Amino acid sequence: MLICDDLTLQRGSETFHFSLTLQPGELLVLVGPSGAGKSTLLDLLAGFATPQQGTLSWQGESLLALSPAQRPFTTLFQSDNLFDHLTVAQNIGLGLSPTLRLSQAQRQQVQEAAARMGLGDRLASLPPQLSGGQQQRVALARCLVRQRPLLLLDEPFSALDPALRQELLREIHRLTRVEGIGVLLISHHPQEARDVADRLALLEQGRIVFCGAPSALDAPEHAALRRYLGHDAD
Ligand SMILES: Nc1ncnc2c1ncn2[C@@H]1O[C@H](COP(=O)(O)OP(=O)(O)OP(=O)(O)O)[C@@H](O)[C@H]1O
Repeated sequence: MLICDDLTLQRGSETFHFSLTLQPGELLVLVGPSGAGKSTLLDLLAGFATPQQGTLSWQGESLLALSPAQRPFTTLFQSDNLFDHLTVAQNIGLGLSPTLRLSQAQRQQVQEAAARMGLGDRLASLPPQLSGGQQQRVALARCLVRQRPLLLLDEPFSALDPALRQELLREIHRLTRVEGIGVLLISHHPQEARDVADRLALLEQGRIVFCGAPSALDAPEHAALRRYLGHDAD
């Protein structure tokens, strides 16, 4: 299990305090108003920001002294995930080796990851020849070949249309169930994520102020959830 306990960061005049857990195979959706600290939380987990206090551990081992590359996460951002001049196979292969000198076994891994993402016949294509949804699938396939147990997704589907977002969300859900990958997904579309999420966490002003069943979105009683969803607006 991933355990983050009072991970604290002072950034400018703002202070962030985060506590959360994530189980292998669990899909936790993170929502909150712009500026609440969602990306900052991912930065702290992945090791791109250094906390002033608190603890962070995975399967009982502290992660705080580890570099981002040594941590059990793969991170996928909203856009700019692919190199347009490299083929799909090469873009996926970068997850295994930055020099793209791949062994036969690694080339096999690339093909398998592409096939799992429905890209088996697009290995020689360049990203600009693919749809936006297919491009994000390539980026996901690159995450898969890294074989890390935890996936951090910073709104990777927000530029896509709703039907494609749904399709990729279902894909992520399948990864948690079939591969046992723990996923932390930032979303600006909580209702869309509702059906696939195991838990929902709401951030407000640098803290997780609600964490519970996604069905809480249906008839929110928690004041912060009501604020976030605009239920108390005139
Ligand atoms: N590298 C940084 N240095 C200083 N302040 C930062 C840095 N990155 C983010 N911030 C500030 O931290 C706060 C939280 O930003 P963050 O990007 O984590 O929010 P967010 O919830 O992900 O927002 P959004 O939904 O708009 O992406 C903001 O006020 C932002 O200006």
